[in-house]
Amino acid sequence: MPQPSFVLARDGHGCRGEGVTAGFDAVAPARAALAAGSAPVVTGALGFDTAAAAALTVPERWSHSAPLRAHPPRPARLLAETLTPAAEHAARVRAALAAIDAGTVAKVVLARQAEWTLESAVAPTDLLAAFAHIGPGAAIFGATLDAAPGHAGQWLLGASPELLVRRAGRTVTCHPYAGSAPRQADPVADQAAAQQLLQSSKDLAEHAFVVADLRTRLAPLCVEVDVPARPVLMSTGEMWHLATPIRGRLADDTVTALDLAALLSPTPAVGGTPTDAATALITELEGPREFYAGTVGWCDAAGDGEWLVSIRCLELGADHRTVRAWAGGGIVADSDPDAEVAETTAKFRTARRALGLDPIA
Ligand SMILES: C=C(O[C@H]1C=CC=C(C(=O)O)[C@@H]1O)C(=O)O
Repeated sequence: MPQPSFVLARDGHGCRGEGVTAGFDAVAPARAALAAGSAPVVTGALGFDTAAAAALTVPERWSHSAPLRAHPPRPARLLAETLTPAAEHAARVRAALAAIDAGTVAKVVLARQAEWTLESAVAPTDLLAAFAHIGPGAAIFGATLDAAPGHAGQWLLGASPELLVRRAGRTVTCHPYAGSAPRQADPVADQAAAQQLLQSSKDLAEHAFVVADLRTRLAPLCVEVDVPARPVLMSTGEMWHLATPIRGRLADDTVTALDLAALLSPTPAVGGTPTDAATALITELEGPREFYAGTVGWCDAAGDGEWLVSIRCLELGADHRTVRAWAGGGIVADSDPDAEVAETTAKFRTARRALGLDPIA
């Protein structure tokens, strides 16, 4: 089978691009190519920083309903590892709590960064198969980052549970996730953790910021927006989450899935509230996030498409041995620094498992 340049799949099926006929490092030329009919579809990733380079490509061949192979991860060995220390993350959380106290932000999502050097190279297609094997409750994705300057040969790969936006005709769907509890090995303790999450006022507040932001951004574009009053529980292999299915009907069908992705990303599920103050605080405390916490997806010439929030993912270096990954959590007034550290450790498990590495101790 020819190598893909883009894959997005759920339950083993999805869409796939092969080869690349054009690349764009910004949304505007990609949008123009779709509108002019010179690109039947655009695939790829937008970074967390909306001003940073994007990695968008026009595939040579494009297909829907492409089966995605699932395969257990092959055990790997680490040659080197760096990880934001727990104490440093806890100190950043305390700095965020001080900013919340001062009224600069109401919510901010902070992440730890890991860099892993593997003993042996791993092919992007094998990582996709590994994410597919371990990723129930998530959409599996892989996108070449070739089109972004300085990212030749690199890939963004992961298993994200969070749908940023899907557009099918005039119907817009978002499925924001925010508010988390690590899964437990014991089934009774696991159910108790889920029920506790559903009642947690800290997590419900953290979730509400995301829903409010999406409602505000969608309202001017839609003739109707349907937002359930309360979130529901969703799970991945590693985490319980609060999630809200949102549906809207576009007033203007020239607004494309790519337009919506660029407008909505980053939501307060990965940034914060207010957006600009939160992203400035993230940059100050963490430094650049690259493609983590951006969005990854596709948009066709009819304007339809699907974009995921780029979480539970990793950036694979051009040598296929160097890996960067991030895992974050939302900080609100009642957040506890130690619990936030534990949450990032649990969220790192998705990328670690796909790579065939043991969980972080
Ligand atoms: C920022 C991440 O998760 C987001 C999505 C779901 C739940 C989240 C939370 O509970 O903080 C985050 O908003 C991440 O996985 O790195």
